[in-house]
Amino acid sequence: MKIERLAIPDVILVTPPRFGDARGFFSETYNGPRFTEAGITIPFVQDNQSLSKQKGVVRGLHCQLAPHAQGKLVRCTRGAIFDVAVDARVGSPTYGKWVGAEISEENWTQIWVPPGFLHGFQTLTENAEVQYKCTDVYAKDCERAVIWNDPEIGIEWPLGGTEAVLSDKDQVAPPFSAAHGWFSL
Ligand SMILES: Cc1cn([C@H]2C[C@H](O)[C@@H](COP(=O)(O)OP(=O)(O)O[C@H]3O[C@@H](C)C(=O)[C@@H](O)[C@H]3O)O2)c(=O)[nH]c1=O
Repeated sequence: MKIERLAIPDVILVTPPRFGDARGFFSETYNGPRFTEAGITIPFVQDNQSLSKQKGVVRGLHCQLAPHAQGKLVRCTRGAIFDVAVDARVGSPTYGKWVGAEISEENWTQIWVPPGFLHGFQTLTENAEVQYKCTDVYAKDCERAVIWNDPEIGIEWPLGGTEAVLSDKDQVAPPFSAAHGWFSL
């Protein structure tokens, strides 16, 4: 299993092997002890799946506050996405910084987004299917969003930072300045 830490080292890329044969492939997409060894130690309690039909859909930037803060282990099982984590932990040396990675059906990479980070992604293909494990359950009252293209964060979205297919909620999300104090280290 390949493990890489990104420029914000709490954000981890994990690529489990795929064993191919004439039938197709087999892959352990999650293995508790192995992922714990890789640094992903919080137990998961919810699995999610989304389908974005169009290329250029952006979902995010999202998080949940305590007592339902979520870490997310994200993978793309159809198509490709550019996945992003933004450090929102006041007191962190990388507060307000972002990291991103392309994850796809093809590269089979998963990204670990710890609690205290905003999470979002841009679809790079049509029919992008994303599956992710969460360390806490959905709690509507704890949900928060930040606008995807806030220049203060400056995410370099591969398809550009001006146009995106967004949910109504994400279109009116506040700037990153609203997130000050949501999390601390
Ligand atoms: C996130 C979530 C949504 N829902 C419902 C609420 C709503 O009716 C519908 C669609 O929700 P949303 O528009 O928030 O879905 P979406 O924009 O895909 O939200 C997701 O975005 C990515 C980037 C994340 O990181 C996730 O944690 C989550 O916030 O699904 C649940 O029932 N459970 C959940 O865990």
